[in-house]
Amino acid sequence: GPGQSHWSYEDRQEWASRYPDCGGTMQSPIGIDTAETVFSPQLRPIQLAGYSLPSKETLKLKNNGHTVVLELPESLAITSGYAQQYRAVQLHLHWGSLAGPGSEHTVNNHRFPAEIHVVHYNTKYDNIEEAMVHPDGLAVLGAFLQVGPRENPYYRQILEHLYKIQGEDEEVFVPGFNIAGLLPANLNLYFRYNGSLTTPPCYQTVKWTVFNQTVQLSQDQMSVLVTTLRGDDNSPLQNNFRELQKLHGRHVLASFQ
Ligand SMILES: NS(=O)(=O)c1c(F)c(F)c(SCCc2ccc(C(=O)O)cc2)c(F)c1NC1CCCCCCC1
Ligand SMILES: [Zn+2]
Repeated sequence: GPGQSHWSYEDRQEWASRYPDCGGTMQSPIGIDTAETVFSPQLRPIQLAGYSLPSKETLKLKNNGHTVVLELPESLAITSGYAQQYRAVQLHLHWGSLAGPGSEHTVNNHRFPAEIHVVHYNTKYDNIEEAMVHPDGLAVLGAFLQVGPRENPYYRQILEHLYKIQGEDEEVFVPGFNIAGLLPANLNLYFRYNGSLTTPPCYQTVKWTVFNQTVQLSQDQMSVLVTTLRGDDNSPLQNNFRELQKLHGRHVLASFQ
């Protein structure tokens, strides 16, 4: 990853002093107020290609002390919904604890239990390190996780390995599966806005897609997500979400009315 990150969610008020972009005017996450979103018919349905990976392919699943990251092959691509083509780099999650929710974005002041981010880079750049310093460099697909009546077989492919990587910097290889199963079935309904990475260096180079439809996990699965991992000095890795950032005049677009 991009060098060691000697920051934590506890010292987030200090981020801007060491990473100037963290104090910028196009920061993420934001609170989405559906009364203020602008319907934009030119926002086409998101289409994904190559997201269904054979089980013989193995993917690295890592506890990096801030979240759990599943590294993704560049063969996964967003083929519609953005002006340019973007290819996958990694996906990771943000969550709360047994005491409360931990999504990064909110909708009408509602915070969801958790949120998935699938990070992609613009293929006009050679790699993510180059892409992430350009305004059109990154596309992150975000979706909210909620508790429902049934176990989610796609999240099971990640959650069943978490006990093996409880400690910071521990990693394990997991078999490929259909990564699209981690996202909502309906990829037509989404919010779009220009924002940033929600972690230092907070580069303001992310074209965010936040899906309107949520993904459902069982209560047991959500409990595994919020209780298994450990971060710095073995403390529970929980509430790994950044506080809401001001819009500074930005408009949130919606692909639906
Ligand atoms: N919501 S987000 O997309 O901004 C985001 C977070 F909020 C994140 F919290 C994270 S994890 C923190 C950054 C980090 C730390 C260590 C390592 C490592 O040891 O490999 C890697 C990364 C995290 F990895 C990401 N996404 C990364 C941002 C880091 C720089 C670009 C790499 C892919 C996207
Ligand atoms: Zn994230």
